[in-house]
Amino acid sequence: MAKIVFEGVRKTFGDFTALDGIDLEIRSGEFLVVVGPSGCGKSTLLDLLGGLSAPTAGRILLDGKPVTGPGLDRGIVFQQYALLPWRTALGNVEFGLEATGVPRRERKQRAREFLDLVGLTGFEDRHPHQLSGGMRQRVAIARSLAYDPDVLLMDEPFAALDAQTRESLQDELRRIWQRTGKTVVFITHGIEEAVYLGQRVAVMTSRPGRIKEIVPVAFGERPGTAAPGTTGSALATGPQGEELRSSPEFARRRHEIWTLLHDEVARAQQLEKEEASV
Ligand SMILES: Nc1ncnc2c1ncn2[C@@H]1O[C@H](COP(=O)(O)OP(=O)(O)OP(=O)(O)O)[C@@H](O)[C@H]1O
Repeated sequence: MAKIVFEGVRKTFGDFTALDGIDLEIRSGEFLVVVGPSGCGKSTLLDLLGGLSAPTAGRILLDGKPVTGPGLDRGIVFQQYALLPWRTALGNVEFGLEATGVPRRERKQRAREFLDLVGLTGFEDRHPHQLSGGMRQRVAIARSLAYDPDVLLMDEPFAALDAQTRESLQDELRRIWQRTGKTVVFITHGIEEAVYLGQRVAVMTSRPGRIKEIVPVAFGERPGTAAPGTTGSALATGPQGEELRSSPEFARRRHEIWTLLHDEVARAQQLEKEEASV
């Protein structure tokens, strides 16, 4: 059974249709990346899945049950860190556990483990203003992972970071995903990021947002979780980092997604021009 199912999902704001006819199935443990032109409804899609808003039509199923609101089965990481400034790194991760009823001592222990997982051992007692942007985002990721949600929803989590920090966090996330088996839905503007991280990349159309095409990518699989349609070297746990990014197969996938996206961006710009001239 699919972990997540979108069935004929539409979302309107007044008479503006942000999303229409979204049908999408995401397998348990899959890493799905969503790309699309600016304003095509990517965040709206994630908000619906997070239960932060409700579809106007259609439904979203999680483990076969309709999503009716937020829940601890889904962790959300946004572009902005959303950390509590008065709490330490450890305190911020513990905060994520307070709602789950984990006893205090166990909370502390678990928060330490997750800070370690994201490479922040030694920084437990720092406050957010004493941490770099990349470190703050690591804390946010640790916080979302600590209460062990099945699904991780990530809305451009690395967009505000410099290129080097972004690449190292991409590697960390890949490693965490491979290790924990979470289902990840990840939104980005970055084609390279999408190809590097995703098993499949869903490309959206501009206004109203629909799924235009789903491209199987899958570099660096977890064993036994290959996306349908994936072949050859893409199945190997294979190269990472720069070696992978500079491989011909990576370039081919990046170009494929770039072409799909380029057409949509051009269409969105044309629509904007037409509206402005009315
Ligand atoms: N609460 C709201 N009320 C009215 N319109 C909204 C609301 N939320 C989003 N929209 C509109 O819906 C469309 C989709 O927005 P959304 O933020 O989901 O796009 P996006 O693809 O995430 O954009 P970006 O890539 O720029 O972050 C946009 O045109 C936006 O203005």
